[in-house]
Amino acid sequence: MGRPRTLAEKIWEHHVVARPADSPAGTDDLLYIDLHLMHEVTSPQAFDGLRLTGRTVRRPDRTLAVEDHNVPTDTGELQDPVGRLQLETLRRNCAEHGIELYRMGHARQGIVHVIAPQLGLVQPGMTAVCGDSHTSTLGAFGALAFGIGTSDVEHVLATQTLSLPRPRTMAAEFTGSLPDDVTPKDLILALIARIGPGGAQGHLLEYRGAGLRTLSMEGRMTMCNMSIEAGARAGMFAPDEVTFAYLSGLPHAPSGRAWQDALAHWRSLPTDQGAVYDRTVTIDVSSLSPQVSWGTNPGQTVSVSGTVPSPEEFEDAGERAAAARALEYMGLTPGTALRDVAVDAVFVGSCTNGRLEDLRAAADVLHGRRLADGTRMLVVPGSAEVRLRAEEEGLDQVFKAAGAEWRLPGCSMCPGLNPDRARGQERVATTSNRNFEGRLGGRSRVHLVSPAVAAATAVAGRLATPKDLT
Ligand SMILES: CC(C)[C@H](C(=O)O)[C@@H](O)C(=O)O
Ligand code: SF4
Repeated sequence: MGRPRTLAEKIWEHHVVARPADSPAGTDDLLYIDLHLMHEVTSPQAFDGLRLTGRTVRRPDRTLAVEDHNVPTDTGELQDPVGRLQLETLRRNCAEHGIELYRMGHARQGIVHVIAPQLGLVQPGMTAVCGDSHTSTLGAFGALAFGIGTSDVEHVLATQTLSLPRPRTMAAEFTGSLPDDVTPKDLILALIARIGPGGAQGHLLEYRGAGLRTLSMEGRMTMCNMSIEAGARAGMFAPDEVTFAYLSGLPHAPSGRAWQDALAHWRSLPTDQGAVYDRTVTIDVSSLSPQVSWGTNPGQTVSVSGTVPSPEEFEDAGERAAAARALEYMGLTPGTALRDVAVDAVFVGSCTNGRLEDLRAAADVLHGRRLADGTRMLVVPGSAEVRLRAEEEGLDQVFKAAGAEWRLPGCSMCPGLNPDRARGQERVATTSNRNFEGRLGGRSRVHLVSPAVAAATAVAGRLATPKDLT
């Protein structure tokens, strides 16, 4: 028996191809990458780089591309010439290099971080990368998954490896028992509110503890998704029976004898007893309640039942200044009850909360109710498969009956890169993950919430939890 190791350390060490003696800080390892995912926004220059140096794609069979950020979610044509060019370029590059591409309209199309898990492509113990920061979502499977820049995309395309500094590890230990109205989105928002948007900087963050025992794979993905919003390099959950049950029978999951072999390996991955993390933060979930961001970073978050804070409440001068600026941008006054804040638009979707479980949570609240007058709502499934399953369950009917728009899969009203944008200074309650100035276009004001809070807010016309609805 060697020294006790964390989940992250085990995966890392399994993938070291070389320890280059000449790395800048002497701390880089060359890692083998099991899975490389791509989308239209961050791949064009990487292919250009390959072309310039006369190289080809090393493992097209371990590479998969999908159209997600720029796609229109209504049946209209994409008018934006930059967005269109990126899609056309991805199509050309994939055809040239023999890479599978799921185009809009394909049964497997959807947001990259939503489709990869559904296909069983991401498995415990793997390394997975994509030129997209929310690749951290895939850590829910006990994989080491992170976003990379465009030059790294080129490196992975050419070599199927990546040179990375050995990271530090961090544990977020959730204790206590989860109140029934607290969702995974509330958990991750509460964690970021506690440690700050840079609180896990440079670390591989493992979510653990009895407080997370009831989480499904979808819930774990929601939490891992926002690891990057806490500054972490990646987020992860140890694989367990919930993981194995989810993977079993998926198109790319192993089967037969290979499944048994895989299980034996996967069961060896969880962090050993006595393993030491570089940092640990503990959070008691028993006292948590539904959360909402009031500012322009995800750490500026409070309980929906709370009030807008005053900058004076922050000890740190930097945080004080950031709060003052955020309040001005958000058009909020300290002391206002969040429940009194009226919203113009609601978005349910994105790689944070665009999975079936999220749509069910929103539909549960909307069932038999109508949107408040003057509030618009977009419900956008994270993938074509989610859309199909939601329709089989009749969720689309619930959304439409309530007055919401039911759309085609894509990133939609999350990045401001397609026609689904906020209008002017619209105040939007969204289930996505980023709330910085202008994220949804214009001077829109964004409040990050769970699907249940988003739906309740659409009905109330102001920030609300399902329990606030009569
Ligand atoms: C376009 C892409 C590079 C970006 C990311 O990396 O996260 C996007 O997905 C986002 O959420 O802002
Ligand atoms: S849904 Fe939003 S956060 Fe997720 S990949 Fe698309 S743009 Fe990025």
